[in-house]
Amino acid sequence: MAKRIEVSGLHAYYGGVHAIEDISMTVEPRSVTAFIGPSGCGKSTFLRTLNRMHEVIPGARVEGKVMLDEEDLYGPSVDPVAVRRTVGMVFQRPNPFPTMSIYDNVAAGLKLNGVRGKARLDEIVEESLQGANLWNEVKDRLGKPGAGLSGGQQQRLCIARAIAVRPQVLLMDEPCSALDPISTLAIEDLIGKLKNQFTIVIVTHNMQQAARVSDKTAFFNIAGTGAPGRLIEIDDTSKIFTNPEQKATEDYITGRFG
Ligand SMILES: Nc1ncnc2c1ncn2[C@@H]1O[C@H](COP(=O)(O)OP(=O)(O)OP(=O)(O)O)[C@@H](O)[C@H]1O
Repeated sequence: MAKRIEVSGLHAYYGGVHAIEDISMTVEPRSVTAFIGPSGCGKSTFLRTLNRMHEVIPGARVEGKVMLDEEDLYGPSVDPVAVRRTVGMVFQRPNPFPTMSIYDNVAAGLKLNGVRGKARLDEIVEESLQGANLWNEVKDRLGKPGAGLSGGQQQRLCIARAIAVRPQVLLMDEPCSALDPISTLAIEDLIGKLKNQFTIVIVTHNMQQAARVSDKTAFFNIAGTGAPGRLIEIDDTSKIFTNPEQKATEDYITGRFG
């Protein structure tokens, strides 16, 4: 079940460094939202506040509110580990568990969540690998190490691992930046398919990619070195790329800076 994300007045800090300032936005369920903006404007930091991974860094903290439908992710009784199960994440570099087989990479999270029984595990592993468009390529070598796959296959394995535990939101931090163009297209196709089930947020430096895969685009910027990143505007992707409200957005997407 995809959920709506509603962020209000969000600030994030690394110790004394104010990394992002006063961000508010809504991300609709079953849609893809792309975060774009120059390096250091806080896209990844903001992404990590959406599943409580920011605070894993010593000294890092968050102010403000993130609602997932009715649930306040920073509420006092909320378990951050449970949040990370509900809000899955795929990273820039494919990071399958290196010593585990393809099968176990996908099954590991399920086992942790208490899913038992070989038949049930087999079923979800197949379903997740199908969902990640990887099944046909690996079905005859499920017992082989995940690390033996190509980069693009490894990234799809990581997506299969993320969707196996049935998250409601999928966060992707530059998921294609380490991949060749063919693997990139495979992941982009997959994102188009996954959005029927999940709420997806993707950080990307590739503006064509944002234009290809997302329904909404959010542009972030910084006023200068050391200043916190801010959300400049979020709108329909077609509008951001043809007729943005803010001059800074236009300058960025037309390549005048960044
Ligand atoms: N672990 C950290 N400790 C201290 N400061 C950090 C840490 N990670 C990021 N920052 C700072 O927070 C700010 C935002 O960084 P962040 O990585 O979120 O930006 P970004 O827009 O994702 O950049 P990029 O596009 O280069 O990945 C930067 O000034 C960065 O130096």
